[in-house]
Amino acid sequence: EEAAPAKLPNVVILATGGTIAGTGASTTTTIGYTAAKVGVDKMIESVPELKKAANVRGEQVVQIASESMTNDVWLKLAKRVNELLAQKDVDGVVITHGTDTIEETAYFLDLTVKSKKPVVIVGSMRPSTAISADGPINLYNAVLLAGSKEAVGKGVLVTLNDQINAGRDVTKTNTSTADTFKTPELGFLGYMQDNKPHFYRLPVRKHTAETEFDVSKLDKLPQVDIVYGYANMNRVALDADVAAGAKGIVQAGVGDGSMAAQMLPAFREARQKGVIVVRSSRVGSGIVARNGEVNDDKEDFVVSDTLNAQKARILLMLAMTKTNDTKKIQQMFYTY
Ligand SMILES: NC(=O)CC[C@H](N)C(=O)O
Repeated sequence: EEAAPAKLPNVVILATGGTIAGTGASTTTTIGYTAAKVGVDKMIESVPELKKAANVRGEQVVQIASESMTNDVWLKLAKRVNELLAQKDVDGVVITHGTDTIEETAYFLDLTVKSKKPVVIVGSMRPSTAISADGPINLYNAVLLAGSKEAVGKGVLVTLNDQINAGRDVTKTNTSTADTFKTPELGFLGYMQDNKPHFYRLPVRKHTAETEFDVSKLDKLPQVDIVYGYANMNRVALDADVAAGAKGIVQAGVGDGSMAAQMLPAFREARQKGVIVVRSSRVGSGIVARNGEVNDDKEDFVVSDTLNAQKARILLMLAMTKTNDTKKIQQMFYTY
């Protein structure tokens, strides 16, 4: 007599679009294809191996290329993930997503999901119709990971290219290659290999069930924009954002978030109007230290610590749903 098969976990796949759901004109089309074409049921059907990894079912949340991701979709997604994970018969959630803003959605959910159950975000760099498409293996790995005991309590995870990255720290580093997702310097958490996750390190910042953020009753987020730093920088973009009602501004500054002499008065004016100013860096790794090249105590600015500008924007939006106190906001940047 055959042994009874092990009980499979229940994993829900929330589809949002992207290249993983993309189709091209031919098997060699890897540029100039259409993202967000294939619906979630068809995507699941096209990877029959998923049935060996979990009991899967899909929901189409939106069908977009992720450069068009919005705060509204994030709120909808976070609420749906929380509803699903509160159910006894759901063990984990996979989100299929375009790669351009995976790192942002991953951090947003890392701060707003209220569960220890696994949440795994996955995408692909080649469309579903391409030779050696990476979507099917990435999706298979994501479902295995979301159904695994090992992923419980580790925060929102991102898997592509057989690697597992932490939602807080992962970033897209190459415009087109399949190994684009990296956690610069700090390193990824582990591998997907031989049908299971292998973890070697853990994120230490607070996430998911441990955070103070609750989006369940929110239907919008405060306007926070990013101003990019460069030589010969001028204040036009900053002033336009403030005039357009930005409540917070993140500077993706040069170096360690230093501020051009001609920009300091402009940021100071923004702060005097109540805008929260966060200094981040365009460099891609490292700490933006408080009272380094700018006297943040005197200017009443906040520093992003190691968050890149797009992730600092997310934390600032969520922080401002709780407080406008820059000391408390700064503490959040050292906590999450
Ligand atoms: N590889 C991708 O997923 C990129 C496709 C598209 N720009 C998106 O982010 O959705």
